[in-house]
Order: sequence, then C-alpha cells, then structure tokens
Amino acid sequence: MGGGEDCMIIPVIDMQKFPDAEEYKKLREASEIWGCFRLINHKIPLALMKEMKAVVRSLLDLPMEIKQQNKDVIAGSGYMAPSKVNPLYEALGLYDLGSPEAVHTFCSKLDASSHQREIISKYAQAVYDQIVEIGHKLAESLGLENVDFLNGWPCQFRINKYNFKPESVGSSGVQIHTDSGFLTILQDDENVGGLEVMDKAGAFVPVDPCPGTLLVNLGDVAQAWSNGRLCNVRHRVQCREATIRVSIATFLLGPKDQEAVEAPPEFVDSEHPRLYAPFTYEDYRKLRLSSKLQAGEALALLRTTPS
Ligand SMILES: O=C(O)CCC(=O)C(=O)O
Ligand SMILES: [Fe+2]
Repeated sequence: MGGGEDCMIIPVIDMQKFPDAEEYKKLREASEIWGCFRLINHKIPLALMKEMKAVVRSLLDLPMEIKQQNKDVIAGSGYMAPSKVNPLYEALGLYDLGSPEAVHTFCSKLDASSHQREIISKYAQAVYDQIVEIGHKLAESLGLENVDFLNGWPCQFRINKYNFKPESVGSSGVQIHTDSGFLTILQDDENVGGLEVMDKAGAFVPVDPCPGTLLVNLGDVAQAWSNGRLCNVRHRVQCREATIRVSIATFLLGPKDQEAVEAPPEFVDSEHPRLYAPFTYEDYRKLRLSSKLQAGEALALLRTTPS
C-alpha cells in the first residue's frame, strides 16, 4: 500500500478506519477545507487498477478514426481531441458508468477485446460502488441520517492522456477548473505528477503520485448541495516532465433527470440561509458550458443571496 511522505500534503482518508468517529471528522474537515483527499485502503483491487491502466493506455493509443467513434452522449462526454486551449490533452469518455449497455456501447465503438471489456466492466462496478460509498460517508460525516439520496445518480467516466513533450515542460496540460458534479474519484498516474489543487489561500499545491491510492475531489454539486459547506476544489494539470501521463477519472455527477440539486433542510437555518435556488444537474452543465465559467464561478449565477 502506498503512503509515502509525498502523499501527505493533502489530507489522507483511510477507508478501513470507518466507522471510527475520528475518521468521519477527518473526512468532513478535508471536504470542507480542501475539497479533496487521498483515499487509502480503498476497495478497488490493486491488480484491477493496474490492469485497467494497461487497457486505458491501449485504448488511447488507438488510431484517431477509431477514437472518434467514441461520440458524446451528453455534451463533452465522448472523445476529446487535442485542442487549441489544451493542445497536449486528449480524452475518451463514457456516460453512464452505472449502465451496462453504455459500457457495452463504449467498448464496441472502440473495438475492445473480450479481455478489455471484462476489465472495463469490473472496474466500472468497483469504482461505482466505491464512489457511492464515499458519498454516503460524506453525508454521514455532515450528520445526515438519510443517506439514500445518491440512488440512480449518473456517473461519467473519462480517461485522460497528456502528450507531454520536452518543449511543453512548464506549460499547462489542463487549465484550472472545478469538477461540475458531486464527487470525483481519480486514479492519477502512478509515476507522473503534474496535478495541482488550490488551497484555501489560493496557492497551488502539487498532488504527487502515490501508487495504489486514489484521489477524491468534490465538485460544484457538492458545494451547492451542502449549502456552501463543502469546498469544490479548483485544480489543474501542469506539464512537469516530457513523458506521457494517463489518468482515469470517475465523476458522480448529480441527481438524475429532472430531480433538483437542493440542500437538505439540515443544512439550512437562520444563520445559514439557502444559498442557491434548486437546479438540475443538466441545466447547470449547460450553464457552465455556455458561460465558459469552468472553475465554479457559474454557481454564483444560481445564488439566491448576494455572496
Ligand atoms: O489528470 C488529472 O490528474 C486530472 C484530470 C481532471 O482534473 C479531470 O479529468 O477533471
Ligand atoms: Fe478535474
């Protein structure tokens, strides 16, 4: 199990320590102060993480015409070719990870072998179960008793490749952003760093690789749902060395269809008035895209009270 010194700048949450009250407190504080943490002793088998990494690498190495068959299901969910804004970055994606048919379509479009399909399906199941469990623990850490609110929430899956070249060292791999959904599990590259998260003071803090662990990020939906208690962490990827970097991200987005993102009554009182009018995840995603506000600023457009 990884757990070296360099993992320790950002908070570490140990899945095996639950239901200790101390671990719940750490989880709450990490989520309020940082909006991200390293997860150790999680439930995704290390062998599966490794096999998945190999599968993902080979999918990203496919010819462009095949990768382009990975079409959007919702805006931005399919293949993203290198662009003017992020010329070193490309990604394949899948919506929705919880749907075996969607996983099947994703695999078919990329001509995945039966071995690759098997690994992807197993990983999808394991990462989905893990992200829902973290969501439940997070709600419990905030004192909520009914934690069934995550049922049926869609999950987006994205595999990221950074083609870092000698001349790109020091430049941006992915620009500063927040994740739009509720929670993200990131299997970051086990060797190549570059991910940076912003701390409360506005300084970027490097998140160094820590093999065998996962990184969890909280997104805009978590901020709104918690009535402003939880931090939607701003982060970016910088090119640090001339090599390929690959990461695997799973995003638990928000309530499905027309169900609203809305702070439960437990988070609202006279000292903490409701900050946001209820909204659907779909509308919020569209607002982020149309406003081009990618670092959580779009939430301000939904505020019911001045910030
Ligand atoms: O590649 C990484 O480490 C981060 C990727 C990321 O922030 C994202 O996919 O939203
Ligand atoms: Fe992100």
